[in-house]
Amino acid sequence: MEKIIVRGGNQLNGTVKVEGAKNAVLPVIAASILASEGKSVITDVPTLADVYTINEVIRNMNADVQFENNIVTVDASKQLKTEAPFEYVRKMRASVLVLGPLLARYGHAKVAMPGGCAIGSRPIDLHLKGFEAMGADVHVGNGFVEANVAGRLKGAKIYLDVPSVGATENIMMAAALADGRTILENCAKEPEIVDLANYLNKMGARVVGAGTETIRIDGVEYLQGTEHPIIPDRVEAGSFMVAAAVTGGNVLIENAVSEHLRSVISKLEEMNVIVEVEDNGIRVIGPSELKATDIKTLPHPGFPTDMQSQMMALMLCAEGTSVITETVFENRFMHVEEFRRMNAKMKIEGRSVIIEGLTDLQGAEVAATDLRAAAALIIAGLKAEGFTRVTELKHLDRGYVDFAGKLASLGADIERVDENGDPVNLYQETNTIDSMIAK
Ligand SMILES: CC(=O)N[C@H]1[C@@H](OP(=O)(O)OP(=O)(O)OC[C@H]2O[C@@H](n3ccc(=O)[nH]c3=O)[C@H](O)[C@@H]2O)O[C@H](CO)[C@@H](O)[C@@H]1O
Ligand SMILES: C=C(OP(=O)(O)O)C(=O)O
Repeated sequence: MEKIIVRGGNQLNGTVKVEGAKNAVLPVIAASILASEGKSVITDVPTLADVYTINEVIRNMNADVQFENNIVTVDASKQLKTEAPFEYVRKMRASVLVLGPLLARYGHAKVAMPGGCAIGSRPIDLHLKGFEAMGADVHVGNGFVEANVAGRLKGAKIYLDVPSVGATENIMMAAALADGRTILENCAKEPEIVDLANYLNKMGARVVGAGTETIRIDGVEYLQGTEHPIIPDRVEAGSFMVAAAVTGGNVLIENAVSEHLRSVISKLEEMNVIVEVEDNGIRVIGPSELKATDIKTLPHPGFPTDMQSQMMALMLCAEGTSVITETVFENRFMHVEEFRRMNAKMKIEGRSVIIEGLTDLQGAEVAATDLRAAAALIIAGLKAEGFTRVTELKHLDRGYVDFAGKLASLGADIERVDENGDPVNLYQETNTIDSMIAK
């Protein structure tokens, strides 16, 4: 079993570059199958396990997909198969994002139902209600969701009960090829939604209002391939910001976009961290004493749930008591138990965790419970006394490119090893990266 071993105590200094965003590239690759003509050339694509998975999903449907030098090229002009089996959805829930494009283009889609996962039950009822409102007949059974429509989907007025990121994306993609106008209300406003809308518009779609709570989509008859760069990953950026802060270091996070990180920056500043926006990124300077604060996770532009566990690591090192309230996912505190193995003093009360600050963190063997927990435990390890060994790295590889290598380049004492203790560098051998999706 591979592990990341980190010895705490080193300060981080220098420059680190953020990759393209996982949560932007997955819907964009799913949307590429809407193009019945031409090739899509998607640039700034991170070499993540999830990217290999979504590529496999659409390759399995007959799309021609290449991935080299951070560029994904998709030719989906052939007749595609309209099914995505459980083997992919099991690895990555975002595989359900092919439902909308397939249904809109072919009038049929059959995708395995995603189960619950380590952070919550994560239903897709809002995606399905949206398709039904557009005239689809949706049937869930035998572990699959199957949707059919005779002819084209019809534009509709759809109100989302909660501003779901995935439902907004799936419905927006379906509506792009529907007959008539769709008005989507109470939608998610995340930067990744805006990136997807920009991509769709370059393909020939007519999407207006992405980034606000109402999106209007006027359906068109066909879409074509286009070129599109992926926006920088705000969660990877935020993770390095926290890592710099926890060690009292001084790090320039290149490519980080401050407008995407307003809530994170504001909380770091409340904790006494110095944050400077520079031309090419964000500089973070950790203080000698961090101050406690409280956080409530919310849909964008509120504090992102995907930064919750990393902030928990920072709060453990702050003077005073902090409280985190998780309102987006009902079960995103699995990492608390792992932090406790590192001597953290925390109490879970309903949807909140009370964190006693200035813990003497101790190195321990801990298991990543989800992808952000993996980063958070490594960040805590940067501060802990002695060695922290983090296992279950399959989660980390879904969302971070060479996290250990990038931290090492900033001065962390960290390495990734295999079961024999030999160093592993996933990013030097293409074969090894390919094998990530087999895990
Ligand atoms: C690939 C991707 O972009 N993943 C992100 C996306 O996940 P994802 O798109 O799955 O998250 P959603 O925004 O859909 O989920 C938010 C909340 O809505 C609920 N819900 C969602 C859909 C639905 O049909 N019914 C329903 O009740 C969920 O259970 C959850 O409690 O947004 C999350 C919230 O910012 C992030 O943590 C994930 O990193
Ligand atoms: C929860 C996350 O991703 P996903 O929705 O792909 O599981 C995440 O990126 O933290």
